[in-house]
Amino acid sequence: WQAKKRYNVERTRRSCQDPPQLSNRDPFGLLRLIEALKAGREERMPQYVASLIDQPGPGVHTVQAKLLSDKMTVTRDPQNVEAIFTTQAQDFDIGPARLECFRPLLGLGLTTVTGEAWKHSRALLRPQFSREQISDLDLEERHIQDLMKVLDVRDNGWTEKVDLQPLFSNLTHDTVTELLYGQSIGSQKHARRPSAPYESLSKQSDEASEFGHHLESGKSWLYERMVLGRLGWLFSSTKFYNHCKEVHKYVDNFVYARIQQGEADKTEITSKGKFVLLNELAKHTHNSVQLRNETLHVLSASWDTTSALLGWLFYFLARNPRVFDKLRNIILTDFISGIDFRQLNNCRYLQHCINETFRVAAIIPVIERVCTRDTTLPQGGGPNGRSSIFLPKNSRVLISTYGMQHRADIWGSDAADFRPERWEEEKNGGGWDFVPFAGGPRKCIGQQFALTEASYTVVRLLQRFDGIENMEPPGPIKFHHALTNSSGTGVQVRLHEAK
Ligand code: HEM
Repeated sequence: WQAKKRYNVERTRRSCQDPPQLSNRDPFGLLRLIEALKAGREERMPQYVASLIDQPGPGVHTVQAKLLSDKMTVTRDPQNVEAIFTTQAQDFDIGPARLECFRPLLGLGLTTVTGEAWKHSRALLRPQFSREQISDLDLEERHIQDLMKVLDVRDNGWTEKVDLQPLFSNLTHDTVTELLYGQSIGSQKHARRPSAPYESLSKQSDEASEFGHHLESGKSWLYERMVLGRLGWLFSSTKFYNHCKEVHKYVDNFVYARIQQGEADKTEITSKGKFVLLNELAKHTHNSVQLRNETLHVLSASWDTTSALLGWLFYFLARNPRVFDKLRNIILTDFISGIDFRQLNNCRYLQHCINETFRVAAIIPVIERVCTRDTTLPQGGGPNGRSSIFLPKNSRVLISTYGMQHRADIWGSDAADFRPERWEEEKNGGGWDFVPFAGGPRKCIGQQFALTEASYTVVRLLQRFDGIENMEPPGPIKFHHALTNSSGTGVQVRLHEAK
């Protein structure tokens, strides 16, 4: 009662009004929680979150719902997003629940800590992602070669039906482990060829792919724990702890080997000229748990994001032959004399295709923040949604990036369609309606690495193949969500090699 009274007083003092409140069928919002978990398992989680905002009716872009002991604000309003990431960034952070939910797998590190500990982690890692470090196209090319070998072509010029999603996962796992530990896990070379999505990691037998399986399964647990918020740490099992143990064991091999090399051969390691994140971090600390955690946080953040982007891009290209042909023609002209970092960034149509993939598929479909103190959001309150909203300390806010990127009033009546040309046109949003890498202090540090890897892969594949055919039977789009969003039906295509 005291809390309610204080809430009302503060709301009035700050001239705020409440946004539409979603009614619950039970007092604790338990059924809504079950609904949310079910939507995730049925591979329609991004649409489910957006549909919550649709419930009160047209023109509403922010709502509140009760979820267990928390009141959750869900928004797809760019003005609120701007406030969260920039103008009021000090009022919003990841909140303590994330650490408790992620701790068994990831421990303390960049993506789980806040305050001074986060600043320290970020200062340690951020410089390692400078342009020079991440524009190593030789690294990309080595692993693209492994991908190319897998894509055998028959006499008629076509590959067999192939699911590109696990192949892209292998590609990105191999590059990022080499970047982090100086040694690739070689999943592309060792993978058995699956035809169904998600088989590759779970069916491979060697140690490296076992590691992939444990990390992937561990991350799925993290997602479901996060849905439960503050109570997420209760959602556990020996299976989950076993995944965590196996992941740590694998990463520790690299870490202990590096520590044993010690100071003595530091010069030798750095003079090889190859950038390895673990070596760079080992210059600052020899604490094995810190080295494990910091590298594991980067590994976890990059594990399935770039591969999901690549998967979705080819998913859409296979369904849009016009875009495929146009993109290929541009690539053949722009990259006639080689590929460099600057050219990749400057190829506008390629970047538009990537942006459109981010927009339609929303690789990270929701971003959660928690209020670090009593604060407000500029929009969504009152009958016309124009008043500011009061949010007490510890309130949870969910940005529905998927919902925002599908708003017809911002993106046009064809917002659901994949049409890269829209990026050449004027639109309404004003910048904060499109945040694939988040924004503000906790913005993704791997953005440039991800975009370079994705762009390079698209260029190399379209140089080799001049045709793509969708091999998936018609059906609804499915979002396989484990913090990151990839196609739930894989990317089942066949490719035609250019003569
Ligand atoms: C398409 C690819 C990617 C997308 C869409 C993406 C998106 C994001 C988003 C939305 C966040 C903010 C999450 C939050 O605060 O809740 C984030 C954070 C982060 N990303 Fe990425 N990411 C991608 C690739 C990568 C790669 C390749 C790396 C590393 C090699 C990476 C490393 C990180 C790290 C370490 C953070 C945490 C930053 C912090 O908390 O200060 N990401 N990413």
